[in-house]
Amino acid sequence: MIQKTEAQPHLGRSISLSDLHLGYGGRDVIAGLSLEVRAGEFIALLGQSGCGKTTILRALAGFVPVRAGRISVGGTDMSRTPPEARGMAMMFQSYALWPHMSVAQNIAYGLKLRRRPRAEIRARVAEMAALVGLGDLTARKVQDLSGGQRQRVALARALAIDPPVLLLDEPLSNLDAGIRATMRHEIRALQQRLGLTTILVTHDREEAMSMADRVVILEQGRIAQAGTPEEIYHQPASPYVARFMGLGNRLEARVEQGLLRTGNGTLPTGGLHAPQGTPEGPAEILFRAESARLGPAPGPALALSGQVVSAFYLGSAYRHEIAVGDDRILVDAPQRHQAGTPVGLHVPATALSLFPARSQTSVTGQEAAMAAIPTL
Ligand SMILES: Nc1ncnc2c1ncn2[C@@H]1O[C@H](COP(=O)(O)OP(=O)(O)OP(=O)(O)O)[C@@H](O)[C@H]1O
Repeated sequence: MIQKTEAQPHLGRSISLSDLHLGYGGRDVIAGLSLEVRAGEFIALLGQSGCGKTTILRALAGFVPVRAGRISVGGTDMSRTPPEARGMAMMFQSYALWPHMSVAQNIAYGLKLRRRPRAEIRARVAEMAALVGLGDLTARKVQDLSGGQRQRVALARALAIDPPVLLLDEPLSNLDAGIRATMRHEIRALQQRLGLTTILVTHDREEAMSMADRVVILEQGRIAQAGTPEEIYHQPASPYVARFMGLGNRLEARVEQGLLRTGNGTLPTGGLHAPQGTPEGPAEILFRAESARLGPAPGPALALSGQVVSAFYLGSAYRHEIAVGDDRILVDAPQRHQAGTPVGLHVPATALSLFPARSQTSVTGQEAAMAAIPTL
């Protein structure tokens, strides 16, 4: 457990990214990204592999040059400031610890580089080790620690330099599920207590939602949506965000005079989430497997009929693949329904997101299944 110590809260600095262009060789990976981060705010950058999350983080730390645009921290332009003068701490997926050095030596590393006096380093190491719950292990070599303990050393080393900004690059992905959940909670608690401005890069939506004040979803180097975890989860701004947030079921639809028609069901469009307006004509609807029901649903709902194709056990429910005409959708239910069983299913209107039809390739069954499976 991370300990409560006398560490004084100090407010982190605000960060302003304006019209930022970053890239490698002849290619811009980030082309015109703007984002305002409040002092003390925790932001999660979430997106598919290769969308540019780490590039943004490395540019903030000063390891990737800014091609155009600006990075300001606390109102000061840092776009051309060398990494060591930015005062930012970065924690990597690999932790980048020195295995043959002790816990204390690793925590002291950044302070030594900054040529702080010996007595100050000793006191700071003790304070940081206690802060992350490693007060008894300062003499132990890092190679003799568990994964979770190494992660704490990396956190203590990052915090030791008293950074106004903490950058976290997938810091929990090497930990097993149980300790990952604990560390999420502990890092968040520590960040709030110290008032650190924090940017987390992750591809795990549950991690992003459970830790951050605001989640920024990136799509090919651009912001697809930025909002609170609740906004992103319940009000996705585009089909990309919807699918990324687990609305893995997609059905083609038509809207005619305020009525949605899809598969073999119809529903007034009134209560639907339609962030791009209610289109007349071809449309698509998206929803989660866990928000559909085999059987009746309270309130207005899209009623569909289909046949069970297969079912598999998730622990919390049975996930069923249902054939609705030529479409395949996934629906959770508390009991298993056998393959071949005809079923009536309902999707509450409030669980449906409606978008104008797009020209992109449609989601394959496998993609839908992957997107719809919750992070367990
Ligand atoms: N040093 C580099 N030289 C050239 N291209 C690079 C370099 N680093 C990253 N890229 C490319 O830039 C793009 C964005 O990479 P980045 O690491 O920022 O993505 P990411 O969203 O963090 O991905 P992941 O989740 O897989 O870590 C990718 O296409 C990647 O191949």
